Amino acid sequence: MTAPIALSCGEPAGIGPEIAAKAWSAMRDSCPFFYIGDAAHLPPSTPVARISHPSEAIDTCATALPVLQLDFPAPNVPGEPDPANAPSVVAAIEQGVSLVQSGAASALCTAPIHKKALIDGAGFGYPGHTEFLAALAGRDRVVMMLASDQLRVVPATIHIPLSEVPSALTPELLTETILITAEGLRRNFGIAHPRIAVAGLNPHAGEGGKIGSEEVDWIANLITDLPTKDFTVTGPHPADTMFHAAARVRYDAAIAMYHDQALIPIKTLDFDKGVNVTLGLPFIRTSPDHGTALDIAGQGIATPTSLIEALKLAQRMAHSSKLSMSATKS
Ligand SMILES: NC(=O)C1=CN([C@@H]2O[C@H](COP(=O)(O)OP(=O)(O)OC[C@H]3O[C@@H](n4cnc5c(N)ncnc54)[C@H](O)[C@@H]3O)[C@@H](O)[C@H]2O)C=CC1
Ligand SMILES: NCC(=O)COP(=O)(O)O
Repeated sequence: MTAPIALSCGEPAGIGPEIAAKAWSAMRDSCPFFYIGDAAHLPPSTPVARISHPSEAIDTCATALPVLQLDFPAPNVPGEPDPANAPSVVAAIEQGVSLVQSGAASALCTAPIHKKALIDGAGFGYPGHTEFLAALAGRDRVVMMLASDQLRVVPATIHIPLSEVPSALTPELLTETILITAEGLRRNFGIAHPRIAVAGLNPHAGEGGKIGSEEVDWIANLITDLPTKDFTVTGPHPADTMFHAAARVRYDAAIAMYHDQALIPIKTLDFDKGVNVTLGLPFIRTSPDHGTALDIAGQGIATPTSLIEALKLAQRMAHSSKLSMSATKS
């Protein structure tokens, strides 16, 4: 039997507890997962089963949301992150990682964190889960992919100011991003020969050097010269014409140069079903595509669909990784 999925609570003052409870209600018969966080922060009507080990989630999930209890120091006020709780938010992620690394959990799914609240309350030294998980796993480079049925997209640079993008975008970063993405498409999405399309940095991909020089200086040559035995890479493509329906069928994933170039198209196309996946980690990690939504926390109106898709994708990825491990052994 596949181990259950660990769901870290994220910022409890956001919509994490509510969508966790709603996802459990929708998936209780099909996708065992357990919540790492404080049961007292969940909506009061949520049936809860406190567990002492992830394996207990398999049997309890049908009747109650399994909770691996982490006592937070402060009660939860929806919409108002309490700095006292910030270290426990980080501890929930760390516990999830340790359980997935030990094999007690098959995958980690993370509910959204409020980055500023963690920096202010816990001195969190990372711009997001992606970089924190890479550090915990001892990986120098991982890749953030946002995936839905309509589009997969990867920002080469992630949470940095726009003014820093041109200098952060190096040939080494772009090469590793393309290679990790190709491997992730093969391993996690079952695409034998992935097709990757790379966006330009500048308007019209630089218009032949007339509107920015990065494309002619190095991006085009890097794409042409990249050894691609088992994948195809094209570009640099003008980013403004890469995301309409006819363009999207030509590739399996688009590499964008910066955060909003990647996330605006997918959140416009599929905000309710987009999933954030970290590629290049030694374990499976998914997350909903949205954030903490403090503005609607505690109102009962949050949509759990992106979290449900994130849990389903984690389950599929865990299943296929188990199958490939048993094929390797036999
Ligand atoms: N994986 C993670 O931990 C992520 C964390 N964040 C963090 O979340 C915080 C808030 O970010 P924002 O930019 O405001 O984005 P957001 O996604 O939290 O909210 C944007 C808008 O979408 C709505 N919304 C979001 N999720 C919803 C849902 N499930 N159902 C109904 N409405 C929903 C919100 O009410 C808000 O109006 C920031 O600190 C950001 O860094 C953002 C994205 C991912
Ligand atoms: N905009 C995407 C996002 O903020 C997710 O970041 P991470 O916490 O998954 O690194």
